[in-house]
Amino acid sequence: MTCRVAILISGRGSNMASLIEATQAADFPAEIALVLSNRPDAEGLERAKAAGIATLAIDHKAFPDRESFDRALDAALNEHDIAFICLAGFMRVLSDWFVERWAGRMINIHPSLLPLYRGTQTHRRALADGVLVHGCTVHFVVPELDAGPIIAQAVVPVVPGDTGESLAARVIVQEHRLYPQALRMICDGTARLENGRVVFSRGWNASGALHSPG
Ligand SMILES: Nc1nc2c(c(=O)[nH]1)N[C@@H](CN(C=O)c1ccc(C(=O)N[C@@H](CCC(=O)O)C(=O)O)cc1)CN2
Ligand SMILES: NCC(=O)N[C@@H]1O[C@H](COP(=O)([O-])[O-])[C@@H](O)[C@H]1O
Repeated sequence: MTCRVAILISGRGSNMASLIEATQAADFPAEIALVLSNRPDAEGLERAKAAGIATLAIDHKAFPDRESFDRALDAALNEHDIAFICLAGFMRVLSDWFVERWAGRMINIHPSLLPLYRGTQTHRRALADGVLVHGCTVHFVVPELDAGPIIAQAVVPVVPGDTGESLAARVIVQEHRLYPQALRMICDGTARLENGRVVFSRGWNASGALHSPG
């Protein structure tokens, strides 16, 4: 059964593009049915239109508060019969009401090795701390920001002379590989949420490492 997915963006949309490309594969257990942005000028909307995907912009600035924006978001997702949400550079903190409504059916990619560097400016903060490895994480979304159960992670080295830009460029390559892998594992049941933790079947995890459970 193919899962109807919406991708929520706020800007460039390169992770959105990697998800759209991956779901073109005949055996991919999900289809991208909608790309939705809280910013009408988001570059990613044009990329989605060019890929033949339905798009929608709902400007958060047009709403008096966070929850009324989230209710409009929810209504639009239901109108498009969406079953699953991928946040991809979606820069709005979602209300508890919305997150609980989509619990276990909404994931996000974050540019750090969570739980390190929750929030924003992750690459600059990692460099400031002098860490030698960094990376990205795909996780289920819970009300507490960037605190949801982890589905997949990818690691990159921090090399001498790295800037926020050079580190971001190294991490985004891994994001584009990891997010489609994580979505496939959730939609084909290889990875599932159980009692607030992600459990894997068939002994694999999305970081490509074979781990022998137990
Ligand atoms: N309830 C949750 N909402 C969201 C989560 C989450 O885990 N729980 N993940 C984020 C994504 N994200 C980090 O990955 C993130 C997005 C936005 C912000 C933020 O501070 N946003 C500001 C506005 C910034 C702007 O509009 O440019 C805000 O919403 O006031 C931090 C982290 C998605 N939502
Ligand atoms: N806090 C969320 C966050 O920082 N997400 C990050 O925003 C970028 C969006 O790029 P994209 O629009 O090209 O996919 C990505 O690096 C993603 O990890």
